[in-house]
Amino acid sequence: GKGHSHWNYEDLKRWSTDYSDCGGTKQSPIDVDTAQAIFSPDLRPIQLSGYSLPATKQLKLKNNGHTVVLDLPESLALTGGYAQQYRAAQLHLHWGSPSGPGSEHTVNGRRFAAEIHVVHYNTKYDSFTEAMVRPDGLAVLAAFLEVGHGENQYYHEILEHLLEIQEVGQETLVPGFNIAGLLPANLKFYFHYNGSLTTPPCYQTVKWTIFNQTLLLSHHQMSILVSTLRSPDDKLLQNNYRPVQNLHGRRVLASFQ
Ligand SMILES: NS(=O)(=O)c1c(F)c(F)c(SCCc2ccc(C(=O)O)cc2)c(F)c1NC1CCCCCCC1
Ligand SMILES: [Zn+2]
Repeated sequence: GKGHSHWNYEDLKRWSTDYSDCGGTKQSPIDVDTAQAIFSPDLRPIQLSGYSLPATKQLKLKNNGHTVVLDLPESLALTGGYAQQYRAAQLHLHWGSPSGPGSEHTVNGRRFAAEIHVVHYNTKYDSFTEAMVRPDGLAVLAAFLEVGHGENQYYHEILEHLLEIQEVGQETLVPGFNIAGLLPANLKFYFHYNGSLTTPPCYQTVKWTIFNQTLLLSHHQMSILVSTLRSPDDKLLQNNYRPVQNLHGRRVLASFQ
């Protein structure tokens, strides 16, 4: 959107001068110290509804200069796992470069190759823009991507279009597919904490869910992800992750032991 786009990942100190929430005490991402996570048996399995889209449904895929964003129809809903209902807005990715990983969250200090974020907003608010500024307004599902042996057919649906949107601002249409395939099969085991958008304006309005099971992409797929899109300074768009932020006493919950 307007105004969001003049920041970059090089000069992070500027974020909190330009956007006050970026200097807050409930910022994301964080390092998940699994030994400190609190087992909470009341954390129910996450349930997705309406995530399987027909190929006739065209979805907009855009290079916004900071990541690749797939706009999602509001028909995708998050039901289990959260006390209220959330609807999907968009999904995007964070990645590194050929020389290093680029997930935003880390687990016991380990950074994964990449990370997907599926952004939802609370349906009790009339719009995403209104929900974005409310403490219970946003829910983001996060999962880590690693390099494995086989080709991932679901990520192929997005990665095969990156060449069409190499330049900042370019967008293309992607036929619908089962968006749930971009997330782990096991939605029971996850970490949960209250945090923020990891980009300006850094609003502290996100209930984060980080799945324990990771996704596997082929080596070739990961190299497409980290070496295709260009950034506003026309260099390759790489390492689009924010450093981990201080917990400031926040507790991370775990749905499993
Ligand atoms: N991890 S995250 O969820 O905080 C996140 C990032 F880390 C992100 F880096 C991004 S992309 C940067 C923000 C942005 C810039 C331009 C445009 C546009 O031209 O359409 C749109 C957005 C990005 F879009 C998001 N998610 C957005 C947060 C930005 C404002 C609200 C839009 C939905 C969620
Ligand atoms: Zn993100």
